[in-house]
Amino acid sequence: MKALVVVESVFGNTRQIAEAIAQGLGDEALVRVVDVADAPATVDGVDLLVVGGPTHAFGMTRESTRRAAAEQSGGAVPPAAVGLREWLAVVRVGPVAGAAFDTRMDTFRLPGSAAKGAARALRRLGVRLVDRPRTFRVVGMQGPLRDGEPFRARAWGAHLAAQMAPVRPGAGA
Ligand SMILES: Cc1cc2nc3c(=O)[nH]c(=O)nc-3n(C[C@H](O)[C@H](O)[C@H](O)COP(=O)(O)O)c2cc1C
Repeated sequence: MKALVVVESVFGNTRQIAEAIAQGLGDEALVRVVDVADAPATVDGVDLLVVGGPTHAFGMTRESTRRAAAEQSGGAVPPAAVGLREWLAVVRVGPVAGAAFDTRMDTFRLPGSAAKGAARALRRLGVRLVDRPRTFRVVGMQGPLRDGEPFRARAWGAHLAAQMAPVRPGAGA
C-alpha cells in the first residue's frame, strides 16, 4: 500500500501526529509525509491520502490566522503562504481512499474542527473516506500534545491500514 500524508503545522504538534500516523500505517506501507507547502499539485499513484492540520478559528487555517500564529510565535515561525485549505482548493486527485485529522486545544473545548472541513473538501474531490475525521489534542495554544496523543495517532494509522487491507478470499469463513 502506498500512502501520502499531507500535513500543515505551525508549531510542530500536527507534524508530530502525522509522523506517528505514518508509523502506525506500518512497515509494509510505503508512506511519505510531506508538508503542505511541498505537496504535489496532483495526487495519483497512491492508495491512501491522509491530510491534517491545526484548527484555527474553528476550521482550517486562513492567511489571517497563520499571520496571527506567526505573530504569537514572536517571529520564530514565518507565516505560511499556503495551508491545507488552499491546497485542497486546487489539488487534483485520482481514485484514492482518504482520511482527515486535526489538532485542537484541550483547554476550552471550542467547537469547530479543521478535520471536518478537510474531510468535506476530500469528499468534494471524489476521495473515498475510510474513516471519520479525527482530532488530537494540544494542551495550550502552541502545544505540547496532550499525553498519549502520539500513541493514539499511531493506533489510528494502524486502523487506517486495516481499512485498506485487501480482503483475502475465504479468509475468516
Ligand atoms: C490563530 C489561532 C487560532 C486558533 N483557533 C483555535 C480554535 O478555534 N479551536 C481550537 O481548539 N484551537 C485553536 N487554536 C489552537 C491550535 O489548534 C493549535 O495552535 C494547534 O493545534 C497547534 O498545532 P501546530 O503545532 O501543528 O501548529 C488556534 C491557534 C491559533 C494560532
